[in-house]
Amino acid sequence: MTDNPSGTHGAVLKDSAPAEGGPLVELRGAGKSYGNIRALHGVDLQVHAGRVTCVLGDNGAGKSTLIKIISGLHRHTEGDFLVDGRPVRFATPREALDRGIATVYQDLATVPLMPVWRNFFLGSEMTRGPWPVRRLDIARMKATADRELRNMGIALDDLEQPIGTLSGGQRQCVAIARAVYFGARVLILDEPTAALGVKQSGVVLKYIAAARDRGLGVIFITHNPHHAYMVGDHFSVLRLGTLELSADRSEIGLEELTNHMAGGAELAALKHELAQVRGVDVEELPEESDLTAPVATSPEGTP
Ligand SMILES: Nc1ncnc2c1ncn2[C@@H]1O[C@H](COP(=O)(O)OP(=O)(O)OP(=O)(O)O)[C@@H](O)[C@H]1O
Repeated sequence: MTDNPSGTHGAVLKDSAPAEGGPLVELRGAGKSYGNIRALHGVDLQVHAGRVTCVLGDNGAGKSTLIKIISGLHRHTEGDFLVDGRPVRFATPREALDRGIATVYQDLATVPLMPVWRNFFLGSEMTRGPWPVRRLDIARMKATADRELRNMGIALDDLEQPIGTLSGGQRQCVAIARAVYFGARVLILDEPTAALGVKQSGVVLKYIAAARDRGLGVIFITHNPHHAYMVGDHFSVLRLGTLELSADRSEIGLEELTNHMAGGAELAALKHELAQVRGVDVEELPEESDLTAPVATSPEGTP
């Protein structure tokens, strides 16, 4: 954080200094049940400063539930949740934010018709002058938004343009820069590349790396092992609410991660079905990680 921003997002508790080298956020055997439904069970997760922890999983794996616990929307019902080494149980997202845990949701909470700079400060506006003649400090907000976006390497031609006119990727980048400016130490990104094309995804991944390089602990939720592997330092794969894999980058390659994500056995079954549909031998199909690739055909075009 470069300034001391006034407003609701700036506060980071004074007692929130992490133990030297310890995780900023940690789940130990954590879980969550919604009534009879056990959405998450026995999950261990550590988030360190300057590292990207990727949480992967298929639909219903428990990713949203995990985010909601860490961001203060839901309380865990089993295990421990620690921030800076101390057990916590947030009552509201505000409490998580006060501890420097910021969440950027896929459906960004922006006002599309408002300028970029205005959205940057939404809910945390800078003001000048004493009450009752206090006014919005527009010049300072514009200059600060401009500087902060540039600091993150985000080049926008015109901060006056409505944020709704930016691409989805650009909006994600603005949200990341905003969280960094308002003092986030832990940044949770909820599927930031899910709705984006290849190029825009690349841009967002670049700013995830930029946030990591600024010392934030990043939790990157994604379905996409390729995106995860481009920036991830650690990979946690959830399946049906439990942790199926937890591995550092040095311990796992992209192909193995993809297999875990897709479920090796399920893919093998799919491959057999696909071979039947195409009327070819299973061995003629490409590797598990690339079932969409065309099958090699003879020069005449007959399989
Ligand atoms: N409020 C709720 N009440 C009851 N069950 C819930 C609730 N929220 C989630 N669940 C259940 O918990 C399980 C995990 O859901 P969750 O939304 O955390 O998964 P997810 O990995 O985020 O999935 P997706 O990628 O589809 O969003 C699912 O079986 C889901 O139906």
